[in-house]
Amino acid sequence: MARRKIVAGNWKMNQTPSQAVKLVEMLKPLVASDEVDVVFCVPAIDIISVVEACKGSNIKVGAENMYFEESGAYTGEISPAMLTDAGVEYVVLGHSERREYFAETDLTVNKKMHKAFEHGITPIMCCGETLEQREQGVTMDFIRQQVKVGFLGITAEQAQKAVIAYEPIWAIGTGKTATTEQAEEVCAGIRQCIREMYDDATAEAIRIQYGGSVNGGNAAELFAQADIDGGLVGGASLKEEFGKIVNYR
Ligand SMILES: O=C[C@H](O)COP(=O)(O)O
Repeated sequence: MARRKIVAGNWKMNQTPSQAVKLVEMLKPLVASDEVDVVFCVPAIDIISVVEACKGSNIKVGAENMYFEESGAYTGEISPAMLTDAGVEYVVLGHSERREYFAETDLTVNKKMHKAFEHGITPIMCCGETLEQREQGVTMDFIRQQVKVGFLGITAEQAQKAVIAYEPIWAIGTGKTATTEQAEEVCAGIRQCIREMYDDATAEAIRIQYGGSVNGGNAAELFAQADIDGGLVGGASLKEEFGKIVNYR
């Protein structure tokens, strides 16, 4: 069975709640699609107003992070139950910016993966190498490690519902997209890693996105690759261009 494409916008730390509603209203008609799953991953403070603004549309709402405890004395954190109660269906986990600036590790990402599944939230687990790692030729070793630890203890049934986003760090926000061949090579390698960890059915079901300077001009070629099931889009998800990316065909 062909995998359904999934295109997610990661707004990062952009858009106040009132700006967020205006952006949703602008994008709503442009991202309408029967063929592609569309997700807006938005800052926590925007979630409630974005869920409301997306009602009646094809857009699903995601968070950009969450904590792995149920509740308690964790000042500043957001729990999985808070997200589901607010209408969130997806969560970005282990984005390289969270790993770099907020000390996320493969192990914390793994704990969050478990919590997401417990609460019925679909994780979009990010992985990707630095430029230095690419130049040293250790890209695939590094990413296999991120995937292996991220999915520790996750069942095949859960893994089949997960999304992995391959984002080479050197391509994020730089305008420097990985070539189609580079992106497909790593996404195929991730699928092979999942095949070795689980089985063929899981490898065929899991969706793998590419992220890193995806735009209206390169989306069609990237998403046409056998192992690229859509994109995780930063900068271009805040513009009209996102409609072109969703409707890339
Ligand atoms: O999560 C999205 C990525 O970090 C890509 O960001 P970008 O599209 O601005 O390069």
